[in-house]
Amino acid sequence: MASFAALKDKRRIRQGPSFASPSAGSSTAIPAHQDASTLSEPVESQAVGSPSLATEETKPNAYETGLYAELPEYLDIRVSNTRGRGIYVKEGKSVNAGTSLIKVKPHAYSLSTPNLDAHCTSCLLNPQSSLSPGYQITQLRRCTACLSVSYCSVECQKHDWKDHKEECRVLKALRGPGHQDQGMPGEAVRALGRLVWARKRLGGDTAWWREVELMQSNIEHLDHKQHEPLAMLGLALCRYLGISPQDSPPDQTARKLADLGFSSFRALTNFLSRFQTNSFSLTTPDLTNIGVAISPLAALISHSCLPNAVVVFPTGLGRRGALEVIALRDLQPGDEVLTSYLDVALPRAQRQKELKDRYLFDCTCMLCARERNPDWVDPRSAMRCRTEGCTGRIRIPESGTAHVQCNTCGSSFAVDASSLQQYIQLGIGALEKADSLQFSDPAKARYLVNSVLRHLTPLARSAYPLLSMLQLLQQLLITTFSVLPPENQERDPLLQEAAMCAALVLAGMDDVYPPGHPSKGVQFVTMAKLLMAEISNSATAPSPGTSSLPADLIVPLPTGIGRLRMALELLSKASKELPLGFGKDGGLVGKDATVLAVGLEREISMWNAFRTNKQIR
Ligand SMILES: C[S@@+](CC[C@H](N)C(=O)[O-])C[C@H]1O[C@@H](n2cnc3c(N)ncnc32)[C@H](O)[C@@H]1O
Repeated sequence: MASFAALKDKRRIRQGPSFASPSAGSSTAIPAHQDASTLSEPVESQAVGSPSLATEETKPNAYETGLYAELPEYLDIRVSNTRGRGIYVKEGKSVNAGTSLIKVKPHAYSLSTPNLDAHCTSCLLNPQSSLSPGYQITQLRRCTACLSVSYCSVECQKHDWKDHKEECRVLKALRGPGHQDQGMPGEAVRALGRLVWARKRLGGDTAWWREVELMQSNIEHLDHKQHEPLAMLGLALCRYLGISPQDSPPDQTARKLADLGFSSFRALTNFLSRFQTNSFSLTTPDLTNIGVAISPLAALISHSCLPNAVVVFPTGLGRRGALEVIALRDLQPGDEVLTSYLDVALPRAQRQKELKDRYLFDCTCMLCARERNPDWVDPRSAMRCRTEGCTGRIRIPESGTAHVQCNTCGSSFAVDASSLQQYIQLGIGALEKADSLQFSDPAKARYLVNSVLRHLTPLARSAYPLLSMLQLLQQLLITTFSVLPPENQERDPLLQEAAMCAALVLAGMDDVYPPGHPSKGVQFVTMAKLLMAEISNSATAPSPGTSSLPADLIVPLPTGIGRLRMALELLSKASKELPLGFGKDGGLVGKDATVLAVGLEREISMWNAFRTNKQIR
């Protein structure tokens, strides 16, 4: 039945990379009383280089002629007083949900170090990526020169060679004698290296490089503390590029910098600040965060915690695909295209802090503004009603022992808010630690999550950090059971727990992710695969006593044919959602879901036929 290899190494997409920008892992909330499709950001925009929108409309790619060639004719670049440049739907044009608004090859991208062995450096697929014909890869082979990057085929290696050539020389040297202690530079340094070498190859006087130069730099606004990581990154990049200012005379350093297109260290730092402000999380077709990418065109898009578009890589990169910006809902004339730069499953305070620290702005989006409405209960920081069967959510009191009332069923009960707030903080700490341990020590990561989870059960499934912990736990359980042989007795309970986590995650996601968000489609498929996995004995949900999940989180799941029917239902939901979040066909995950559904339908009809035959006899 379903293979779990593809799920095994999946990394939770709670956060972007160290230098991340608009990310597919981001999401938004649909408050119960308001449909996201009716929401749009206020637009106080003005045409670039033009006093009136009318003039702008007649000028495609208004900024400078010849730039942003991939911007479709129905979109415009405009400037707003508060957000700088952004991308808008032209007057007189509209766009349907699921439209691929932008399809562009990133200027550069790089896998994070733990993923170098697991994914093809060119197309991003891993040997278990997908069942889709044309996208099946059987193995990865390392580049025989540098032994650092891997490819799925000669075609992918050839495709990447122009970008890998210089990198290959440097990575090979780093592996040589005397360099053992230096280690592999991080993905940001390697992506920057690719960008710098490509500039050298293509020339500084090209539209390609001009787009890089025009990316927004926030360097002028950084304080002393914020300069530090940039200085560290600058040093690491210089080392990687073979510039060692401390060991060379200044004129030699200046010559080397100039040779790479930088007139001074300040110019280099500015370049790094642009990268910091504009880079994206690189994700696989199923949204696993695996590195960093840079696309000056896609980076023009402003942020909203209530996005109307997402950045995805539906079929990988290289020869197989491109970065795509997909409209999550119908867009009207004049609408600004907005993605989220972070995971909007985070509560407002965390989102505001992250955006301020990394992008230096105070978010005034409608979701952030709604927090001030005393009647609104944010599903990210809510408790669930204790009344059996009630789905009401209740705002968590700040402190003390408080009496709260459910707005849905009217029942009231006492809450030890101080303890709950303490457990939430404990949970956030445990989540961060478990996140960092998920690959190196998954058993410890699981222990950490489990030790706090039982204290967080009063929270709504959508609340932070409960939802994130359940997502991480699901992944850790998949990682653990998928390496066990079928006869291992621990396998079935772990599989069951993973399926229950998947159900809880789906329930929580519904409150914080808008319809069509690709994360939900991917989660539908994940849960379907978990239900389809072979269970050696006719397992039911483990009883509270045998599960490491707290009793409140035990979800009854069907067995036998009921289980398969549930899986089919999830795949059918996925096939409706995925084309919205990944565009046409739903990307590779959509194709995977179709293949799985066909197999499952066949299996269910065989089962039905077998049962009918038995009855006839
Ligand atoms: C990736 S860039 C977006 C493109 C940029 N506006 C430009 O002109 O090139 C990110 C920067 O845009 C600005 N920005 C994006 N979204 C914003 C928002 N919702 N409110 C205020 N500023 C925003 C911030 O200055 C942020 O550092």
